[in-house]
Amino acid sequence: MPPPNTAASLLRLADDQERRLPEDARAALRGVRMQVKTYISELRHAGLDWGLSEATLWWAFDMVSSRSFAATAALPLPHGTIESISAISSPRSNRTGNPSFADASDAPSTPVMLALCVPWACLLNHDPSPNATFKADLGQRTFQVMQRSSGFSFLAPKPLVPGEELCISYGEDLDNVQLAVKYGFCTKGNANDRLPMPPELVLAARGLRQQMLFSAAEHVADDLTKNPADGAEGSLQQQRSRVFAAMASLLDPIVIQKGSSMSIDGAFQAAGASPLRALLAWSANAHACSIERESISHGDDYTSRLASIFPPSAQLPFGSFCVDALREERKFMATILHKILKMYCNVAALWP
Ligand SMILES: C[S@@+](CC[C@H](N)C(=O)[O-])C[C@H]1O[C@@H](n2cnc3c(N)ncnc32)[C@H](O)[C@@H]1O
Repeated sequence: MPPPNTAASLLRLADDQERRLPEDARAALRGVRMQVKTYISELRHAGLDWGLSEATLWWAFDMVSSRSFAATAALPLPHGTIESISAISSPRSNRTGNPSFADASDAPSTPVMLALCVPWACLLNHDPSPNATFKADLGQRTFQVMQRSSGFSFLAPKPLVPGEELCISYGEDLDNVQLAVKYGFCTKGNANDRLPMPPELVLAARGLRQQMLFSAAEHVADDLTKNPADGAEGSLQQQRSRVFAAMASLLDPIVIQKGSSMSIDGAFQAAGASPLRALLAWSANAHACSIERESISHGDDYTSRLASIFPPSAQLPFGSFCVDALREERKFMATILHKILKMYCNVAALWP
């Protein structure tokens, strides 16, 4: 396990870096921090904190949370129970994504969420298209990692190339905010990502005609795969995921609070209350935010990647790499969304 001065998540992100996080990520981070504070005070109250310092308890939470596997089980476990478990991850509704810990005082039939620590399996990195999967048998106390069947062929697993890294999925529905807050990294072209919108734009987006929107998104996806834009490296599949994730921001929006810095009240009014113009103004504004950072590549360890990009002497505030990667992904999505909206205008012959 990494020593106590390291961290996996954004839990202990410095204040100046936290201010640079997108607003919804800050809110998610606040949620996790509140949860950790509650856990720590409960531990102290129950005298189970072993006299450890506040900083050590935060580090311990960080390590367990980012390295454990979550399983639900009814206590006591029947002999031989096989549980399907999730890699460390969280339900989508819970943006904090932290498993609660088994409480022995729970009634025997009440399902509880267990945090399983599996020392070697906690070395497995996340891949949105993983080549490995896992299964736990809580009754037998076994945990198996298996090669994942490829494509439609369940009988013919994809052969592993010697030396190929085994990766699992930490959760198929995790967006970049959840990944960043909980694990300290995010992935390019995350199909679960959404751009959060102020409520007045959600209304504007509802007025768009879905068929024309899909058609515009198809045009942009074709265009992007033929002429990749700056920062668009990645597989064709990743490019398409980004386009449709950007579009899904309009159809399945994350609504941010009114009055936040992302609200475009002014732009909306200046745009003469035309919903489409307001959406265009907002997406242009969102992708104009400046990012000057090396792009993130998945697969290797966050800490060692940091060390390879920045010389050891560089005093890089913890988490800044992830904050930048998250902002860069958001910026790229906003750029794509802007293209989709412009294409929509062409399709609908509405744009002057
Ligand atoms: C369960 S551990 C995986 C093992 C870890 N790489 C190690 O060396 O100990 C989770 C941590 O691994 C890193 N990680 C896992 N998947 C990653 C990915 N796809 N890209 C970047 N970092 C990743 C993150 O630092 C995350 O908090």
